[in-house]
Amino acid sequence: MSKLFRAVIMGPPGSGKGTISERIAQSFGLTHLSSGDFLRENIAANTEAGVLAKTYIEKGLLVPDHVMTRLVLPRLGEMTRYSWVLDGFPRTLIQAKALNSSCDLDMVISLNIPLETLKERLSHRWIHPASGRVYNMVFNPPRIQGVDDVTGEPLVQQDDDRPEALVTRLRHYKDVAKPVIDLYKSMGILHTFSDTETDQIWPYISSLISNKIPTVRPDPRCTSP
Ligand SMILES: Nc1ncnc2c1ncn2[C@@H]1O[C@H](COP(=O)(O)OP(=O)(O)OP(=O)(O)O)[C@@H](O)[C@H]1O
Ligand SMILES: Nc1nc2c(ncn2[C@H]2C[C@H](O)[C@@H](COP(=O)(O)OP(=O)(O)O)O2)c(=O)[nH]1
Repeated sequence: MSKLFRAVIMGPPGSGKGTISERIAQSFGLTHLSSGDFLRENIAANTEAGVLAKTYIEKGLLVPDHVMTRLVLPRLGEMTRYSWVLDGFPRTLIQAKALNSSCDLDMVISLNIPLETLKERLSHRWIHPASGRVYNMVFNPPRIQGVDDVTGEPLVQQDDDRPEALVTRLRHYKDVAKPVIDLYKSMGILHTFSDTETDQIWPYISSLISNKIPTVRPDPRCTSP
């Protein structure tokens, strides 16, 4: 790769950030960085930030900005020689400004998915809590029902993914994300994708990234659904 490439992916819960980030990572050889994974690692390791973050996550709240920036920015600092796609951060304007002052982003991908689609998807989402691996009982089911492919441990459904909880989460996402989206729009790096299916959106994202990093050929095995 001739030049480093840095992208952020934004979207409401269930919009496909994790799924699309993984495809980007596999197709273009980028590293997928996820704020949720950073948090889970810190919680598992009982770090000071992890212990604090857990109290917020358990209540369904966002982790405070100063905790998140202190957690995420040093990790990005370790990635100066790598291209990456960042999923789950920034979520607030304060986080976005902190990110801007620590690195130059090439692209922000914003996923705009209808509410009914999000509700449907999340009702089928099961996760492996220890690793954060995400399954969908319809779209990408585990090999054995109810069980994580890698560890064989049981999968769980998050309370947050219930349709009643989703409407509140979505409203909250929109309020908090709007100024972040406006900021990236004003910087001229925002690309918004609207559809009900990841497989429909993916070719557009793939060709957009190919144009930005023409020396990297997408892996053909990952471009078709
Ligand atoms: N950038 C962030 N700022 C504040 N809190 C965050 C941030 N990223 C993650 N969190 C906290 O960690 C929790 C888990 O994050 P993660 O992104 O894995 O899942 P999520 O919120 O269920 O999102 P989604 O449903 O969009 O995948 C969030 O609910 C939130 O409490
Ligand atoms: N039916 C269907 N399900 C999809 C599609 N894209 C992703 N999914 C699934 C995978 C997950 O179970 C769920 C949410 O996706 P995700 O990648 O975890 O989203 P996000 O919360 O990281 O934004 O929806 C899709 O295009 N169709």
